[in-house]
Amino acid sequence: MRRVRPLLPWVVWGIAALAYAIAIINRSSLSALGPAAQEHFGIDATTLAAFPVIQLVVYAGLQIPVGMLLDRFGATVLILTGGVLMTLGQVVMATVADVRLAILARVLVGAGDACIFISVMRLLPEWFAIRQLPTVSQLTGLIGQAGQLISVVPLALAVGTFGWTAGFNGIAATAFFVSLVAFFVVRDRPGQGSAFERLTGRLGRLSRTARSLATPPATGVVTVGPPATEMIAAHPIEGMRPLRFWAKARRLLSLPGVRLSYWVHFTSPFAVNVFLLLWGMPFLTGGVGLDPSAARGLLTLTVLSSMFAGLVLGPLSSRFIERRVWINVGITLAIALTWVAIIVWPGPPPLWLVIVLLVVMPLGGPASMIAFEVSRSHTPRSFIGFGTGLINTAGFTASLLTILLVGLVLDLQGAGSPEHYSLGAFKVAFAVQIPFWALGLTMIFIEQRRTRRWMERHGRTLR
Ligand SMILES: N[C@@H](Cc1c[nH]cn1)C(=O)NCC(=O)O
Repeated sequence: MRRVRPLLPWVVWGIAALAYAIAIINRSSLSALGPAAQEHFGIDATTLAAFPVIQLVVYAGLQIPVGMLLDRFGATVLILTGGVLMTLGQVVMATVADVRLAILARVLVGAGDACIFISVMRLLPEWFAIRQLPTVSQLTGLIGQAGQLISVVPLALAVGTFGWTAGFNGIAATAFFVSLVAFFVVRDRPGQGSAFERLTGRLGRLSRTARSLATPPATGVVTVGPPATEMIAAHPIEGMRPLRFWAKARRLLSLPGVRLSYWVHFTSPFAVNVFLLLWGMPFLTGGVGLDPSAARGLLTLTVLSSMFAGLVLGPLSSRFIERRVWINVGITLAIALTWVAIIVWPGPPPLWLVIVLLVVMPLGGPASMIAFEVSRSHTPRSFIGFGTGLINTAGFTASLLTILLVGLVLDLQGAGSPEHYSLGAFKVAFAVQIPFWALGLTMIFIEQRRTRRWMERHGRTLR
């Protein structure tokens, strides 16, 4: 039984969540600095748009490899690796004048960012009881969103006041500092030392006494089916060869619950990602006709709405565990319907409808965290890094494809640059989201039924 010792799990989680907030600051550090970046590197809008796309490709492409490394080396090592890569990336960003090196900098930032979120998610089940996980996961997302807020206004102000080099070196220094704290504080699981303790070979008293917090001892991993109720504690068994990539992927994807979580993550977050990563500002200014400062102010709404939803959705999905997928589906439908209303509205949408969009659309971020809850209920523990990485690629693949398709459809209409933007062209372009929702929702319905049947067959229930 777990002995109550509340502080250490929260301290470990707090620093890990802070590292995630730093990752989000790094990820979105160019979002409010588009014009400054164009001026600094002397680039056009197309080259500027390549920055978030390349970063997202690197991020999404590394999710599964990072997940595999996570299962092998543990969350602490990956969080530190991510911190170092982002620090390097931002130092390069701060100091180079050549746009090709700046793109390399974004690759480093994307790679570092890719290491953080799934590592933080991997720590949670080691440190918290199952019933706490939905809430702590949502709190993690919420802290990440705070990072988004910082990258919008304070970072733009810092770069405006102190200049490009000092601003980006400042982000690098923050990432480095948080990584340094993580080096001393973050531990993969109760009873294991921090990276510092493991390097020096001396396990401190705090780490030793935290052993009592650990979950029950490991059982067979690779050969047992996944639990529906809680994860199998499964540190690799001596002498057992770990499964290779395809074997792991096949094993995981043969489980309907894992496929269900993939589609849950695919369907809910892409609309808000597309909006915040690239097309939101152009749509609000070049399409709806708002002035840039009003548009920036309205964009802040998205972050606040997402943070609020994070607070509510954790307890809700933990209380209604059997209905958590339907909570996600309800939110996705609300997002899709709001977008359809904007698209079919004759002429410019009224401000209230734009505000509804900016409040409803970000709910997709916290709603997508439900995918990780579903995945945790169905993934054997020794695969959990791989599984989390796989699930996390879903929403980001959908986001990336939609970002590219919106740009393509704008181009096809001859409305691909700010001087040619028009509301009509944006409405057609944003309609590319509809097939993504249709595909995702259909697959959720299919896999939800398969998962229910699978659980009945195996006599499993959700707890
Ligand atoms: N859906 C997001 C997380 C989120 C939580 N609240 C708002 N957004 C997600 O999957 N994040 C992965 C990442 O790396 O940020």
